[in-house]
Amino acid sequence: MPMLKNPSTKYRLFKPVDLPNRQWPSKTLDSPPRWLATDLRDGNQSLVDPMGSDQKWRYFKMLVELGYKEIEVSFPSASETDYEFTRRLVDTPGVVPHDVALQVLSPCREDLIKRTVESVEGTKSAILHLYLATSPCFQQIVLNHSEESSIALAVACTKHARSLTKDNPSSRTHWQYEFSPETFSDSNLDFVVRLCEAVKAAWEPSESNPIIFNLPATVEMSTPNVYADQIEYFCQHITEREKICVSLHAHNDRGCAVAASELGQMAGADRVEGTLFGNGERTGNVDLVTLALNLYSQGIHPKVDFSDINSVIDVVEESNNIPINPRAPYGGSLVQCAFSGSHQDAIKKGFQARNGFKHEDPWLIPYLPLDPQDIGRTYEAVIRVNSQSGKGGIAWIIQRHLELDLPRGLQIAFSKVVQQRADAVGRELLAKEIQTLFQDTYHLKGAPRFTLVDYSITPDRSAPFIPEEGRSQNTQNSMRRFEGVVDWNRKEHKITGLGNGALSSLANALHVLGIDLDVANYSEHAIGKNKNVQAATYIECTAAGSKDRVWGVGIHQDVVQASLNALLSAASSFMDSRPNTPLPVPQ
Ligand SMILES: CC(=O)SCCNC(=O)CCNC(=O)[C@H](O)C(C)(C)COP(=O)(O)OP(=O)(O)OC[C@H]1O[C@@H](n2cnc3c(N)ncnc32)[C@H](O)[C@@H]1OP(=O)(O)O
Ligand SMILES: CC(C)C(=O)C(=O)O
Ligand SMILES: [Mg+2]
Repeated sequence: MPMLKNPSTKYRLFKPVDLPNRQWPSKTLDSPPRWLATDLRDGNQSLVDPMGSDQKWRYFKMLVELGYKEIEVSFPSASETDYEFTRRLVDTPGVVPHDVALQVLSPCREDLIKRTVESVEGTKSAILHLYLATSPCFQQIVLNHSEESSIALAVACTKHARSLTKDNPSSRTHWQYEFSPETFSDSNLDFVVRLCEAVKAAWEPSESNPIIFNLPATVEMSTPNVYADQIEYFCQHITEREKICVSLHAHNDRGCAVAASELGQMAGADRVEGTLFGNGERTGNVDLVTLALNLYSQGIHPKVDFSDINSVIDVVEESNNIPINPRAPYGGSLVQCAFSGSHQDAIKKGFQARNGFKHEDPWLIPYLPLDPQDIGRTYEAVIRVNSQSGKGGIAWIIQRHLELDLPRGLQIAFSKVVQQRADAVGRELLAKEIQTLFQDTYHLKGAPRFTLVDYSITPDRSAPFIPEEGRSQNTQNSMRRFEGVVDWNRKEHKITGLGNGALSSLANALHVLGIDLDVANYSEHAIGKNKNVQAATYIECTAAGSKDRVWGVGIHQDVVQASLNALLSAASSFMDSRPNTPLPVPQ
């Protein structure tokens, strides 16, 4: 067995921020941020096979439909594909809505900034985005920069960008400027503030057109509270805060990008950059779907629309060629579905308690923080059955698919049947299989079963009437005579019996076939509506002289025949339990 090595010399503990009077822990999120979708840039740059122009085109249109107003569409100096795609967006009339800004990214290199500006010139509204790493690690190892040379480069590139954009009299575009001190989360905060002050002075933002300072956790370095401290520190120390939009850009190296982005907003950020389902370098960018639906499920409209999440998933999976994890928050295929018995029981009770509620009534369903219908999913797959499931979940499936509201005792009895089958096959049982199992077990469709071919029930005043306990007496106080023909295994049997009601007269008639059942439990309800209404009847019987109990289910338009069918279903189950007993021939 390999031993995990002692990490204490190789890795360092992240130094917390000295912010004794931090305010963010007592803040709450009550409105959505400005969103920036960077799927087509940060997401795209991390793919094995980056998207082609047509894939990007489709993705862009989807982002627009979802409601994103700021979309980072490319890294135009990276490739012809990115440059041409950006020009295609700009040059195709009507594809970029008037309220959508195209964002493009460039490093602090004058030649690349020029090409980046050219790629997007002419669009109505653009955000030019430059980045330069500010952490000691990057300055020393990657860029060979000092703090002062970094500031000088950032300022020079900002001035160059300005001359090509907002100071360019021939430009037809409304320009915004975004600057990212890349590796912010690992940088000296006072240095970042100093550098951003210099960039701000070079750009000269206004309140109506603020500069965007995007403060990335390029690599997630610490617990999310530390990132929030870093953001609050920046917001406190940068001057002219009203001319600044503070933006977050969290990567997910420690798996906390969502938390970091939420705490970062509490700490004062106005804007969040991320990708759908968190695609991006290494473990990805922050997941915009989760952030949006976290707000939505707290009653705050995120101003982006995931009401048809499955279509979004289709496009994202096809474009990225990476499947969405089945456990991904909200979007994963398994996240609105319960397999285990106690979860299913609670969800079923939750839906029962919600009966009669309107769609917009307060949502209170155990284990489901979001109504699946709000993201375009149905309730059908909320409960799925395998060997971990219980009676509640199974009853839910029967109720939803066959409209049968099983009494508790039948739920228990049938769940044992399902359990045995699930154990035997060693996998999930599909809803269709459970329906078929139910119909077979209670003889609703398949043979062998008793079938009522013909019958009549008539009063028989010649016999003494014995009222049954707990049953209403019929008005004439007379016994009932059942005369009929039942079919078993394609053989017809004429039978006759007496009882004080339809059921007991049939039960009595069955004695002649060696079937001696007493009705121990009876319940019924209507299924369907108006002319198509049917009666569903459930009967639990005890077999004379034994502890065996059998259940029967009968469905018919006629309520009496439904109950007779239920008794014959129970009789069929009784025969199943004695497979080698031939029926006696009635005299
Ligand atoms: C955290 C992020 O996501 S940042 C965005 C990252 N995205 C991308 O890199 C995707 C697109 N990139 C590319 O196509 C290419 O890397 C290009 C076009 C930008 C540059 O390509 P090349 O000229 O071949 O350079 P290469 O990629 O090898 O190396 C980067 C160079 O830029 C420098 N550099 C890195 N970041 C920056 C920056 N923000 N500003 C200025 N220079 C930078 C590096 O120090 C290195 O310089 P060196 O060659 O003097 O050592
Ligand atoms: C370019 C910057 C914003 C980036 O993607 C990062 O730092 O992760
Ligand atoms: Mg990034």
